[in-house]
Amino acid sequence: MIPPLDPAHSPRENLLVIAPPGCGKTELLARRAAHLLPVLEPHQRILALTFSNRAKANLAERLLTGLGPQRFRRIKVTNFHGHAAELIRAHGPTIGLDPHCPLANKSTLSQAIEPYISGLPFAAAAQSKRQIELALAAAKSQPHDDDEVLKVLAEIGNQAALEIELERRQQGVLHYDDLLRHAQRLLGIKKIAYLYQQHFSAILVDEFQDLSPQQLQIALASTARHRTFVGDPLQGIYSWAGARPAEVEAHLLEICGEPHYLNTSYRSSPAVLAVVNRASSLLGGQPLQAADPAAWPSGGQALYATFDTGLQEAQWILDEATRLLEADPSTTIGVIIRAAWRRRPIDEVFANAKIPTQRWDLPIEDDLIVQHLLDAIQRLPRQADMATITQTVLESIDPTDVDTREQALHALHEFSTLVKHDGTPRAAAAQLRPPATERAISPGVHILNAHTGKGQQFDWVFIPGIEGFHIPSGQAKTPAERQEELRVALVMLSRARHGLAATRALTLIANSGNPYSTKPSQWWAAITSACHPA
Ligand SMILES: Nc1ncnc2c1ncn2[C@@H]1O[C@H](COP(=O)(O)OP(=O)(O)OP(=O)(O)O)[C@@H](O)[C@H]1O
Repeated sequence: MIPPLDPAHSPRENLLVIAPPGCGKTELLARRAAHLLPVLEPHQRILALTFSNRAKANLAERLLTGLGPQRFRRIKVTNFHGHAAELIRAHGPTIGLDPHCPLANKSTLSQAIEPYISGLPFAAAAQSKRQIELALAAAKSQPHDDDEVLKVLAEIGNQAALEIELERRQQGVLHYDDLLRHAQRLLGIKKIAYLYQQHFSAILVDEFQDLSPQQLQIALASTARHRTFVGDPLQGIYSWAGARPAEVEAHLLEICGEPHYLNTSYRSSPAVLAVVNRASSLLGGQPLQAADPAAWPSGGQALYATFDTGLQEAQWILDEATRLLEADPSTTIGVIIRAAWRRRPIDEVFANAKIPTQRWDLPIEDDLIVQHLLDAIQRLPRQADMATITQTVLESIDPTDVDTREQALHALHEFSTLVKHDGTPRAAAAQLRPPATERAISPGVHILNAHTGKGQQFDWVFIPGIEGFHIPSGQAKTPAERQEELRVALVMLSRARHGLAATRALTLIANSGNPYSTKPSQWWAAITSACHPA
């Protein structure tokens, strides 16, 4: 029998691959790169674009493993905002931008909005913030210059957004959304686009379903040939951030023609896939088969459990994680929680855990950032103060890598608190969890949310809080928003390799300190119907 052609070796110049979770999309990008490199001129490189730093690290690790260090050097792995920032640094003056103007990070806009919402009740503040963000995002989602942005904002009629934009201009800084807008403007200039297209003669884009039309335009303009897009519309969870999966897919179909579909999971055990298939069937997805079902001891595990309180649920997760790590210290365990407010019992119980635990929301626990920090402390004299350490850390980070710089600033802030407590930077540094050097996911427990878990995988996944108001989020009001919440649940469930545990608590503690009863998630029955009781 002739084996089916690996889409990575497809002779097509533009390739679209659609596949459910764990079917090897990211892995395919590494094989595609290996296939394309010999076709390119020796001076040409491949641009690999992702969304977040985590996704960037994940893809870079796969590419490095698949290609080896020498070939990997010919791939530029970056995220959209990093790519945009680099364009501005290199070509900003062409459109009147100071290439050295301060580049914003995600929180710059939040800080600018703060005075407009402070003092408002929580719900009104959240709504008002969202409206300001939406107005600015709408005005900046096109390659408008600054005057055109103001015109659009005036039409939208959000006074706060207008004032924030005027203030931004006066300060001469760029907000996060400005990076993409200006990158799009710069790539609209034929000479600049040509330079990029000569340098990057192939592009790899992971998770195309999360692209905004603007990001798609940036990707397309950066490379004229050999474009590979992989993704899964059932895992689209960024429409709140501007992703337009249907529009982007339609455009990609025009460029790439008929997509390749993958449908065998290389990630998950049959037991995990049974749960993933239940969730995906609610979204109209096709069932997945495990590539090698016999390779999983007992076929994997899928468990569910209900607890009286959130603390009991968290304690059970800690006990199970401890047991798993005692049995095999190389086990990776993800505890994935949909919303930050629901994480409280987990944080409380894991604060004193004796097993390796990493919280993904804390930059001070991020391996890359900790490495920058430790390197700086190592290099500097013992008596170096925080200002010098901060400067050294920031100097060690690519100035266009806005996401890493933002994380570093947060981490340095946390680190300065540790220094106050421990006396000296060296004493504080000794308290930090040593960074893992080789694997993007180190053994032990990782506490994260659904969106940061995108594209990642763990031997075991625990999903606490499968309750109404949490999964789906209480903020999801429209049918489309609730549908996106189901896709979020699918992403969470499908991070598991061998085992999955779905849990809920019957009571939780409100901010006031009083207990209240919860209801099961509307998807609890479907999820647990494919699980065994723990
Ligand atoms: N052809 C293959 N043979 C063996 N293992 C594979 C193959 N393709 C992928 N894998 C492995 O399967 C796992 C899942 O692959 P990958 O992360 O690429 O899937 P994905 O489609 O990107 O998943 P998701 O959409 O959930 O992020 C990884 O451990 C990867 O190494």
